[in-house]
Amino acid sequence: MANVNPDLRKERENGTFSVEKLTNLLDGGKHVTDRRRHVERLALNEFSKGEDYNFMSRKERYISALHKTERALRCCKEYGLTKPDEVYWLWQLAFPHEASPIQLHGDMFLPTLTRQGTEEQVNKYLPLAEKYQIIGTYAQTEMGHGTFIRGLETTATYDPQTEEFILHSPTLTSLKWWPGGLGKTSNYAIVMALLYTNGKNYGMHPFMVQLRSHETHEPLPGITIGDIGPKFGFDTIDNGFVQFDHFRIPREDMLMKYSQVLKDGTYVKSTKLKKSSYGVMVLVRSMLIYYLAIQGLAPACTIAIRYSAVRRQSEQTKSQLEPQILDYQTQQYKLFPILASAYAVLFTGVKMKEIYYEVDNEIQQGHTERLPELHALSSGLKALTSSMASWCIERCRLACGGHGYSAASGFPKIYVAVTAACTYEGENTVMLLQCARYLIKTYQGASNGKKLSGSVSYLSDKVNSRSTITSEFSLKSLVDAFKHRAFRFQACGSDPEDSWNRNSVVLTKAAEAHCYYYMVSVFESVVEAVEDDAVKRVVGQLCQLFALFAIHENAGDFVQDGFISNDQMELVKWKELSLLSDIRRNAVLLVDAFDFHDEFIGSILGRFDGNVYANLFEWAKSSPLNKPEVQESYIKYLQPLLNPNKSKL
Ligand SMILES: CCCCCCCCCC/C=C\C/C=C/C(=O)SCCNC(=O)CCNC(=O)[C@H](O)C(C)(C)COP(=O)(O)OP(=O)(O)OC[C@H]1O[C@@H](n2cnc3c(N)ncnc32)[C@H](O)[C@@H]1OP(=O)(O)O
Ligand SMILES: Cc1cc2nc3c(=O)[nH]c(=O)nc-3n(C[C@H](O)[C@H](O)[C@H](O)COP(=O)(O)OP(=O)(O)OC[C@H]3O[C@@H](n4cnc5c(N)ncnc54)[C@H](O)[C@@H]3O)c2cc1C
Repeated sequence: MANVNPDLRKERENGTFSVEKLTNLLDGGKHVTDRRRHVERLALNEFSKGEDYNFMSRKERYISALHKTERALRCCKEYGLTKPDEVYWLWQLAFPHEASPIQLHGDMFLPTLTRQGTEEQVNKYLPLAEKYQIIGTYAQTEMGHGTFIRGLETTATYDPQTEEFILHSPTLTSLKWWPGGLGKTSNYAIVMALLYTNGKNYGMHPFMVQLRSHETHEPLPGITIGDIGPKFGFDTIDNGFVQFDHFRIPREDMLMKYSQVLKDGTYVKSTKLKKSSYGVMVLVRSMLIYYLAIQGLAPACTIAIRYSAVRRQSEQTKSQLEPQILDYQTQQYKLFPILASAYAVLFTGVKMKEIYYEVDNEIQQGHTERLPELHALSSGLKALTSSMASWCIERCRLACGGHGYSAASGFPKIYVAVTAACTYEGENTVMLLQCARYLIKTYQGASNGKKLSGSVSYLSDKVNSRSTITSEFSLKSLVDAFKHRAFRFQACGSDPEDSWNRNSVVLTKAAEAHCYYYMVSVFESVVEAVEDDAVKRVVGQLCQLFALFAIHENAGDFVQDGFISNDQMELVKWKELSLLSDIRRNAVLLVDAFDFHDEFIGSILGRFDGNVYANLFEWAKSSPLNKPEVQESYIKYLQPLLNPNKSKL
């Protein structure tokens, strides 16, 4: 590539492995890389030019996103992109670190319809939804309740006289609040409401509800609807509110795959599937982990590491060139564990998607045995990885000094989009407690001799009482360390005598320990399967660093029961720091392997060519505040101060 910053060029000439081979590994094979690049070329043709998001108002961002939505849908149709991955590849270049106003239509509305609707209901609504004559959202959260689903207040009361459900918002706190696309975009929603029939409350059930006229898009009578206003981020999505005033829908519009209300109002539960109406949340949590890597951790460390290779600052040796800040050990300690985390979360996300589809297929066949474990694992990993991603993006920003604080860095947009995942789809603390609840039950089962499988099989294993960590730092010995910690937490966190709340801080730690063990195990198995020696070595170093950084940061957990001795902990710290200099040589190549387009990263600091300063200056000059040279506000507000005599003339 012409005119690449010389420092970056040198980094790329000095690596020890094939970037292309690692990209293929991250994609899941060369054929996937080739296909992805093909789709991305199509997307760049359509979306690479456009107004700078940073210089738009919120309303402009929403309108621009609607326009891009229409173009993206047209592109997918024109190019015959139907596979979820292909649609995603185009979508992420159309909406770099943004979301389309119709994001919930595909992410939650359609999956809920197809998984909770009867065949008739799917046949009626799916064709319309696939043609976008229906654009739907998923309306569960209310102003007064998001976490505690059983505390939601919206009611759906069956009227056998008219064979209708009456949807009603009985209180101010019962207004549906937050659903994405609800404010101005969606004309339908799947509404989660308390089902009342024959005077009895049967709890939360899903209802297909038309919100707006097909002809005019006006809200239907009995519906008050709108946008909830500016947020921390997600400017392009009109998260909205809706208030129902005795709004009637036909009986046939309760999604009745798992439970039915007959014409006479009789309630029928036709499934042993526990929490069947909670299913779509497991889907999104399971899918989210991969996206946190690809949309958050990986772009953030790409920006910070490329910038750290071109940024020269301060003086290490008299009369020498200012060093690349990537040569400071402190900068490496900030960034390389994050690089390792990006790989760890990506590999875990790929694994989580595989498990989800396996279990989902089993459930479709009526086998629900693995659902509790899937719910627990997806809840715990969603919490751990979204918290990790949030923390890491902020640390990457801080590592880039003043320019890291500029919108030109790309960090603000990435951060506000990713950090929302700590809250949506289940607030993280609550998700960790859900995971812990399952771990306690399975640990108690294991203590009574039950043989466990899957991600909790270790709870019925015998664990080493002393670490086998040596100066070799084998991946197996590191996995064993996390297995021991997780086991110990389950054992001590499960005292049935203690009250849940008094134990809940420890329980969240137990859930995190379980998820960390799972992530290190997945990382190790990926490394073991790598065939190319050079790639295996460098990815193995990242796995070691991911594990050692976590051991060092949580040293107390590992030395408290003597599992890791003080001498071994000294070895851990030594190896962690020596890995930093081992990884230094390949750092830029390891982020190049993510194969991001500059248009996706959206960062002047993280450009592939490393030409930061010239592009930063051009970007700043393009800011609307710089036109005209003297703003009208000068005359009104500054001149009276600066030139009081002149302003009186
Ligand atoms: C598809 C592509 C995705 C791409 C993703 C990228 C981008 C995404 C962009 C989207 C942006 C925003 C969308 C956001 C949407 C939302 O936020 S939707 C609303 C989400 N809300 C929640 O998650 C609420 C969290 N709260 C809960 O889930 C429940 O209240 C909670 C589980 C905490 C408790 O429920 P209760 O009914 O009170 O349960 P309880 O009585 O305590 O019993 C627990 C019992 O039930 C089992 N359980 C709980 N949940 C589930 C589940 N989902 N599936 C299966 N089983 C579940 C649990 O294991 C317990 O079982 P036990 O045997 O009794 O122990
Ligand atoms: C960007 C964004 C998009 C969203 N999109 C949608 C959507 O499309 N559809 C939808 O239905 N919802 C959506 N939501 C809402 C989201 O699902 C809820 O905000 C989320 O479930 C958290 O619930 P809450 O807001 O009631 O928080 P709360 O539960 O009130 O959390 C507040 C605090 O209370 C603590 N807490 C609550 N319960 C417990 C407990 N049992 N034990 C310990 N601590 C507890 C939490 O840990 C947290 O610290 C969205 C939210 C955001 C931010």
